[in-house]
Amino acid sequence: MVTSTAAAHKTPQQQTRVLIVGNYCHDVLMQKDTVKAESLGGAASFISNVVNGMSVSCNLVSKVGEDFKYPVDFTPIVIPTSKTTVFHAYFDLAIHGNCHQDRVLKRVSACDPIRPSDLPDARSKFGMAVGVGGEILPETLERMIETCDAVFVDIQALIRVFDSVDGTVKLVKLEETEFYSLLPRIEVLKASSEEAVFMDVEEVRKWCCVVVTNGKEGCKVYWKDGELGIPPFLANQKDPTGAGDSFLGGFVAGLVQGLAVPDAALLGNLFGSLTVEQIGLPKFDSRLLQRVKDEVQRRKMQFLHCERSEYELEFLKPDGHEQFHASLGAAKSTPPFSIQARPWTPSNSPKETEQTPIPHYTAQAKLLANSVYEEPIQTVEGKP
Ligand SMILES: Nc1ncnc2c1ncn2[C@@H]1O[C@H](COP(=O)(O)OP(=O)(O)OP(=O)(O)O)[C@@H](O)[C@H]1O
Ligand SMILES: O[C@H]1[C@H](O)[C@@H](O)[C@H](O)[C@@H](O)[C@H]1O
Repeated sequence: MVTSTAAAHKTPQQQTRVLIVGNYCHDVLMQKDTVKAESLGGAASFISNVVNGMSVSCNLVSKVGEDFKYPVDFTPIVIPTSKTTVFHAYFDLAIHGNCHQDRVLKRVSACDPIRPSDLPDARSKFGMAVGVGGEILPETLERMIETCDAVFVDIQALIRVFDSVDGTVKLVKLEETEFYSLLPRIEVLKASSEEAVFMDVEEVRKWCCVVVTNGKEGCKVYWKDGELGIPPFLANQKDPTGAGDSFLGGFVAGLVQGLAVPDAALLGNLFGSLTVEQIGLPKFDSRLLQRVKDEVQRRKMQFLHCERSEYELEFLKPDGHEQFHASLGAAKSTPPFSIQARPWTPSNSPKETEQTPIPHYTAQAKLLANSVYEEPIQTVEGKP
């Protein structure tokens, strides 16, 4: 757990606020065995998109091959002998019922793991271990724990294994992994409801805060002495990819700026809901971002009088939490920010041409068929 002594080595000004560790990847969305869209992927890309959008300073460590094809804000380490990690997501193979799965994921190629020596020596305030393809090693997580005041971990970085023949992603129990003994030294473990069944939440919450996201239902925060459900925001889901990543980006951006855990989780829910409304890496409207930043600022001002260590998480729901939810919801739904009212049809969907440049972070989801929205990827809408 973070204590004020853990941060004693450097003043906050000398620290990178957020260190994001995880490989960028190429995401390919499949439907009926045809490629429907291609996009920059990897939790690191979704998270940095949100953290940057919220104007929180961050640094990112990621590895790719020479075939990496997207412009990004943080230059990755290029490994000449390795290929970029590639995932194929099959939404039509999704399994519903008891063993709910919103998509079947296949890791088609895997870049090198990130090693402790790849991490910066300088301390960071928040470290985020957010691998997607098995690139976070136990020793890498341990090094992050040593050099960051608080470490946030996405369980997908810890419990994924990959079929040796076709790369299908399977999950193993957290307690069977080498990461298990490190849990008492991390601050927050985030899991989706599908992943949460691979850990004993009642056991893990004794050591660190556990956040379980649950699609359109929002999320639930568990800590040693309590738990709290955090309400969602309405969304018109087109592609669930990266919702959990954007959630984590919003959650950490909120905490960095001094919000209490329940308020930061609302910010997470907001960015999760904005992400499912777009295919691939979302582009956030700059006016919407400004409104969200203004709301966060206003919220912070309400608590200036509270005596709280910068490094302590505040779990209890602060007064005015519901009002904060309403204000963020209003920011999201106020025209012209909302994109949910605009139905995509073949006639208004963007047409790709040879001349169309792919601007930085704006059109990184490359639609390969104009009809992609005729069969919206909405078979996945009903999350548990
Ligand atoms: N259909 C939706 N409507 C509103 N909010 C949503 C929806 N889907 C996701 N969210 C928001 O995003 C958060 C994360 O979503 P989810 O639980 O689906 O994550 P995930 O399964 O980890 O996603 P991924 O693995 O694709 O990144 C949710 O807690 C919720 O706040
Ligand atoms: O880009 C996506 C995204 O980061 C998802 O959260 C992850 O589950 C996938 O593996 C990845 O391809």
